[in-house]
Amino acid sequence: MMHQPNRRQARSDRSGPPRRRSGPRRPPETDPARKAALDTLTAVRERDAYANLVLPGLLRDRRLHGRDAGLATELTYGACRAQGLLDAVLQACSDRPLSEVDGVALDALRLGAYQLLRTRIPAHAAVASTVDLVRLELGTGAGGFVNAVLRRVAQQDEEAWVTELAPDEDTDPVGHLAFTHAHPKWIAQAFTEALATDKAELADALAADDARPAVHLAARPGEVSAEELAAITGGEEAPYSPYGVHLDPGSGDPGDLDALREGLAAVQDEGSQLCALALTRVPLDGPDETWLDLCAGPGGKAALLASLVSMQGGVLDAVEKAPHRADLVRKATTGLPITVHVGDGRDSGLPAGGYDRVLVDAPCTGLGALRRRPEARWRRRPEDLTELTKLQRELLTAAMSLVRPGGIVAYVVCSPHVRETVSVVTEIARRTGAETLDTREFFPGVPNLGAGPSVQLWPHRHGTDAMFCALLRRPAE
Ligand SMILES: C[S@@+](CC[C@H](N)C(=O)[O-])C[C@H]1O[C@@H](n2cnc3c(N)ncnc32)[C@H](O)[C@@H]1O
Repeated sequence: MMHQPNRRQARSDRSGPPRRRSGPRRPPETDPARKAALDTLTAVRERDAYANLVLPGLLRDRRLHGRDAGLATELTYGACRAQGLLDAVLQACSDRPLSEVDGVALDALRLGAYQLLRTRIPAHAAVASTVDLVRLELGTGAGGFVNAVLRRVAQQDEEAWVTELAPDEDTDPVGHLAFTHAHPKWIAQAFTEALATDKAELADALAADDARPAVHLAARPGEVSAEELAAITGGEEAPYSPYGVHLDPGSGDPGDLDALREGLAAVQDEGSQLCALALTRVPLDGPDETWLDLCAGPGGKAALLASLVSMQGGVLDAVEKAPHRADLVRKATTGLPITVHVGDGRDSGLPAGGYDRVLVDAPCTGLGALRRRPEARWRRRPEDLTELTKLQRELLTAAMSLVRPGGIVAYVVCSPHVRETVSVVTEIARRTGAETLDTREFFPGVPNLGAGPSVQLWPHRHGTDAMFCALLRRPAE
């Protein structure tokens, strides 16, 4: 059984772990699940690795399944997501600045603190298992330090620590909510600006962003229906995408599903499906058979677009700058009418005015998919926006010249940050004279889409990633 997060619930064993009796020290015990979690956190910290790429490999190599795999996953992703909150508590409990603590000991402290504050694992087990890990990795001295810090962490629950350490709710409401839901303040601030509603909705948005998401599948059009895919996989048909299926969080590795191995479906957030579909739904005068995906890797949207364009006898061109990601596009679209070009979308050499529909799924901060990338919220920096928004403006400008007069461009990012969403679209529409469409019309059945004309999806409103989509038409000449 998986240990579920236990937020806001006071621990019943709050008295803390029992003190070690005097006498011979027992030898430390190895715990393969916690060791896999520790090694993943170390890879994330030392090599900027992605937890959701490292951990599955470790679980496979070490043959961890079932309960052990579940525990390792919960602890790794949980400790990554909550890192800022955990560090604030650990700092309050440590005589040394955390910056001076050995890296592996810090990883172990985060794992221990996560277990103490956000799971039902008994305090004595959380502390003892963490101290054992550290004794095995770093020796007895480091084990003593970790033991002392975690004992202090265990003296109160998460709610009490938040009350003690969070910024004041009245003078810094965004900082308070950011701390409470373990988000950096600049990200909470960006959500506030994009939502433009009240504090209560910001709290919902941050809480949904902190929860474990369902896996979404996209049925390949023409191969299998969503209804059939749901029946084969044991999932449920998605509420908005006609190709979408939702699996339960924790329903195992979707890569093991036959439907995915056989190319009948792919893992793809429902919001991504809706954005790609919106591009295809806008009525066009004239031909409609040559489409372009300007930032295609790893190929999720390209696969959907290529399937749909092939059903009307058309073809898709795809551009991707990174050669290994272009290979992923080829793999994702096997058997479909697509040509993959390795190149820079800003200067692709493809024919100007040569496309009826163009997708610009631009590189972005990814602030809209933080649920799916556990460490990303602590790695991204506001400074990243300057370079990314420049690239986004350049790619959208290129798309406006690649689409034919009267043709449609979809500008999509997986972010709600207004600097990479509305600001980019407004500026490029003004500069190129593009017509901004009411994008909400092309998300049929999706509620709560705000004032338009662009669409911002949200985990707490729609159960999707926070995808942004704007549809632009190049004026007819
Ligand atoms: C958000 S991802 C696209 C996701 C993809 N559309 C999908 O649904 O699977 C952005 C992609 O753009 C690529 N990229 C970055 N700079 C680029 C450029 N100048 N031209 C073309 N592709 C670029 C990145 O390597 C990355 O694969």
